[in-house]
Amino acid sequence: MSQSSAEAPVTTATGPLVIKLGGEVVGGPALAILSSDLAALTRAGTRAIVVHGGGAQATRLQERLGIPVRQVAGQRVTDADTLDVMKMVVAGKLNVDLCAALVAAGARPVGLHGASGPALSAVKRPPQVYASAGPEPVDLGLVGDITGVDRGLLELLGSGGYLPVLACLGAGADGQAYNINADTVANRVAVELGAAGLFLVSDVPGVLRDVSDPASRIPSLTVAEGRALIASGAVTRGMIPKLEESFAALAEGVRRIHILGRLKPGDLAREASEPGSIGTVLIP
Ligand SMILES: Nc1ncnc2c1ncn2[C@@H]1O[C@H](COP(=O)(O)OP(=O)(O)O)[C@@H](O)[C@H]1O
Ligand SMILES: CC(=O)N[C@@H](CCC(=O)OP(=O)(O)O)C(=O)O
Repeated sequence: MSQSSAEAPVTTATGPLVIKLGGEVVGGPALAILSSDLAALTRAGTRAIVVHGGGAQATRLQERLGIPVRQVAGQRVTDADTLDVMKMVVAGKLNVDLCAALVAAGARPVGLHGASGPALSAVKRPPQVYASAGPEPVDLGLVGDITGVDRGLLELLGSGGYLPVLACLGAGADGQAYNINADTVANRVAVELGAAGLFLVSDVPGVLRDVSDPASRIPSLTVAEGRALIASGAVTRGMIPKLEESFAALAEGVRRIHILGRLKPGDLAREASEPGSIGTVLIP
């Protein structure tokens, strides 16, 4: 039987693909499409690891429960009640919904959070100064910094034909769980596993010259060009930390990073084989 292009392996001897799905993607209409694409990639022998967030859904549940939402430099200030929301929404509902969609598409997902293994070891982030939040150090509460990734666990699952699906919570040696930005998790996992590629799937088609115009996607972006877009104000909000963390991961050896979204069937494989054809590929 011949293989369609969506079924051709896109990695060989190198590390896996790391695919990060934002919360709006996991909870949105494109989930079935993405799940089919991911299942096709893994069936064809491409090793992959899925990392996901759920920020938008967590914010909505906090609002319903009357828990104040506060963000500093794109990071959620996380008290004990907020952390419970993250556990319920990200490691709970969204991880299960994502794994179920992947099962329906024919993949073999294994849902994980940072305390599985532990896949993601973390420590509490100490108070620090954030440029956008004044001169005083800010304590983000139960937000973690990653101190380790259980590469062996992720590779073991991959070698058995399973698809690890990792929710963005970390585990402290003291038994405390921590909230970690999902882009940070995906970049760290990509660095630690020597990923062949990192795909950050969001609710925009890529990095846009004009955020109000989806047709203004930039197919390829150097680090210098990205920094200029941030400085000019063309790139704002969540795209700033996404780019900055990705530039750091490129410097640490991740071979290719793609920012993409609003995907149609086959787009993931197309972007993997023709970088910049669907999203924005970042160039060191
Ligand atoms: N120039 C830009 N191009 C694309 N997106 C941008 C740009 N500037 C700001 N953004 C914003 O960045 C958002 C994506 O970042 P984020 O919300 O953190 O995504 P995710 O939750 O998927 O990680 C977009 O929804 C968009 O509003
Ligand atoms: C510390 C911190 O801010 N963590 C993020 C984790 C979720 C996330 O990153 O979700 P998306 O990928 O959908 O944005 C948050 O609480 O929103």
